[in-house]
Amino acid sequence: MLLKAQNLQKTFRIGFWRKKVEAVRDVSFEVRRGEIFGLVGPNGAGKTTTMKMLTGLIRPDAGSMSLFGEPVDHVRTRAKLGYLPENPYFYDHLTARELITYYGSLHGLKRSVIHKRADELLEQVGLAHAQNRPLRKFSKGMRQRAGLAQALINDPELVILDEPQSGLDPMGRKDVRDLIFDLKRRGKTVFFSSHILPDVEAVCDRVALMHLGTVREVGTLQELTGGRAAAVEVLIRGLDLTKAKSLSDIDTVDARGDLIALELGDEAALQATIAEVYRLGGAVHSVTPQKEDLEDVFLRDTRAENIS
Ligand SMILES: Nc1ncnc2c1ncn2[C@@H]1O[C@H](COP(=O)(O)OP(=O)(O)OP(=O)(O)O)[C@@H](O)[C@H]1O
Repeated sequence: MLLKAQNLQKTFRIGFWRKKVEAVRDVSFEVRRGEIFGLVGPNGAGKTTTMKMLTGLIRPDAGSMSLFGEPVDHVRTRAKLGYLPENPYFYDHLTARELITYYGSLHGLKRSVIHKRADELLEQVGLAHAQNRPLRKFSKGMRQRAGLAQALINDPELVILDEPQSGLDPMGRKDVRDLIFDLKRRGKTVFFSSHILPDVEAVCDRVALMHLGTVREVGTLQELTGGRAAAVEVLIRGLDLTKAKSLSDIDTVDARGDLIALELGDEAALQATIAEVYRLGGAVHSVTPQKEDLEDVFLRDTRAENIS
């Protein structure tokens, strides 16, 4: 296992009264070599705190963790790790190229290697044209790209990216997606966080859903979204709304232009409903299974707390 987190806990104390904030209450998951793993949850779920512990920036109050089978603060693990913090702070007067070069030298890379990697990375993140501009003149999206290049300068085996798509427009988000896929193709392991569920669905092999400092579920998208009775949408024509509402086993009925949309809780009653539609003089236009997505899983998992 490339990365392992077991029962991590972290509490902060804030303000004059030292009020307790339980940022991470009990977090366990593992990231396997070569996969794209997403840590998903709303703002404040504890994602950044978890990543900071895993990169050795802060210490957990309890729990254990390892990278490459070694303690996270081991110098050997650092060399194989690339990290993009959530709000990277860079010296504003440096240019993008100087920033990347600086991080390359921190890793002890040779000048010629840094030079070659900087060329490749600036091209890859779409900053080649702006490489000699100071970072203070960069937009949020450009800074994020510079941060990505910085995280990759040592050609790391494991890349930890905290909200890599934040601040990017749809095109920028797609670029980051492509970059993550490219890293995987080159045998790298990518562990990233996001609160944008579709971005995660688009790239992850496995995800951990996080809420209020705990991991609720871990698995492949198929494992998290499949295996449950899926709803079915049936579009019909030739019946009026009153007749459609009289059909048995229907959850909801809506007019949809010339058609009427029926939602069935699962497939069990589908045959009977279709037969009933025809018996009443209507016809079926289409039948579409409603696949559960990550958002549905997340809302289902957290609904109880959101209401209370
Ligand atoms: N250094 C700190 N001191 C005090 N409280 C903190 C600190 N860091 C995080 N917290 C609190 O811990 C909780 C979890 O924060 P964290 O940043 O880990 O969440 P997140 O899931 O990354 O969300 P976001 O995307 O908004 O950063 C929040 O309530 C946050 O206010």
